[in-house]
Amino acid sequence: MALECVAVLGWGDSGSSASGLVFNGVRNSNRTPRKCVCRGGFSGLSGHSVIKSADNQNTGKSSNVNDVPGKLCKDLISLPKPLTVADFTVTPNDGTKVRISFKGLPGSFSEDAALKAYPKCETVPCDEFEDAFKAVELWLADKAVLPIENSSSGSIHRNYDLLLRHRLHIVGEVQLAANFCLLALPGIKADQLKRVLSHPQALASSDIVLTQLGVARENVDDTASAAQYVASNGLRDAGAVASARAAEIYGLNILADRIQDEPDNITRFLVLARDPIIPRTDKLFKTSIVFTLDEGPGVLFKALAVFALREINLTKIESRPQRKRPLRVVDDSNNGTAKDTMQPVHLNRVNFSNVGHN
Ligand SMILES: O=C(O)C(=O)C[C@]1(C(=O)O)C=C[C@@H](O)C=C1
Repeated sequence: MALECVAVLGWGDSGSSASGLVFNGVRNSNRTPRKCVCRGGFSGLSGHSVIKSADNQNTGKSSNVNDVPGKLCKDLISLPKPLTVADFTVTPNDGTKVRISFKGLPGSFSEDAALKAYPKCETVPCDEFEDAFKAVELWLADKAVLPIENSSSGSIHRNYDLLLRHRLHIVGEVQLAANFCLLALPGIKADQLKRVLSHPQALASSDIVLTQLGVARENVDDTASAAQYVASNGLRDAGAVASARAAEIYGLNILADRIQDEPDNITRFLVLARDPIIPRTDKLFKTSIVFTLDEGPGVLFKALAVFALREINLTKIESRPQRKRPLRVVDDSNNGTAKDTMQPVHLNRVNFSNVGHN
């Protein structure tokens, strides 16, 4: 049986920190995001005293919900706050819903991806990617849904590295076509905007429209944080690039829809769980492998030959640096040969994690 594969490779020493991953591919033709209602919130944590306020952590700027008109202010306060590492001492709730951790605020595309994978889930907003991993490891969430690759900006390396450091298994993936909208406070027109806030990927993908508007761009942690920041600060000169759902949640108007340069701006998200799934034999499965290689000519070629000789299609190769190893030093003769300052390294670990697909 042919398998699609994604390979993520790295080299390094033996020990617990593997330096690379190999993923086999899963095909998912359904690229249209479901229209979802925000179900954000993790009841076991709401109101917990150590939860960081969503108002100022994602932008690094202070914000004041008191600046916002009554109803909106009340709505913002009632929204679930993202998890921080400090929250992980809280007992998880015992609800029957699947709890899915994601990075960002309610209304982010990551939450859309979680709801696309599990339409009835309870989403668990987290401050950082690592918090989303920890939420699953500490049983505060059942699964995490995290972006790994975008069709225009490429790999999300932070999550590759976190996959290597954490013990979660890849149990699925979801592909989401993000529809970027330009949002602003009600009554504000596009030509009044002087700056636009969003996740860097969303800003880069909306380059044509933002250039036409001649606005300054400001990076924030996720698209929903941008919408929340504009709304909670009552900013009349600032817009946000975010989803239509974020507009609804934070009380903003949609000035322009589908402002992405490429009509198909696809982000691939991984679904991570504490336990692996048992691959079925009647369907194609995507498999991810992590391994390191010995130093030497052709080692990568030989490793990849293992797949080629079995007609296994690699869909992605990713190489990550080995933090504990210095870079190889080119010798003084400057003839392009490398002085190997490292001890030979040995194949460290080969991981197969099977990814089911729908
Ligand atoms: O900012 C968000 O809404 C996210 O979910 C994050 C993210 C990303 O990490 O790339 C996900 C998909 C969108 O294309 C843009 C941003």
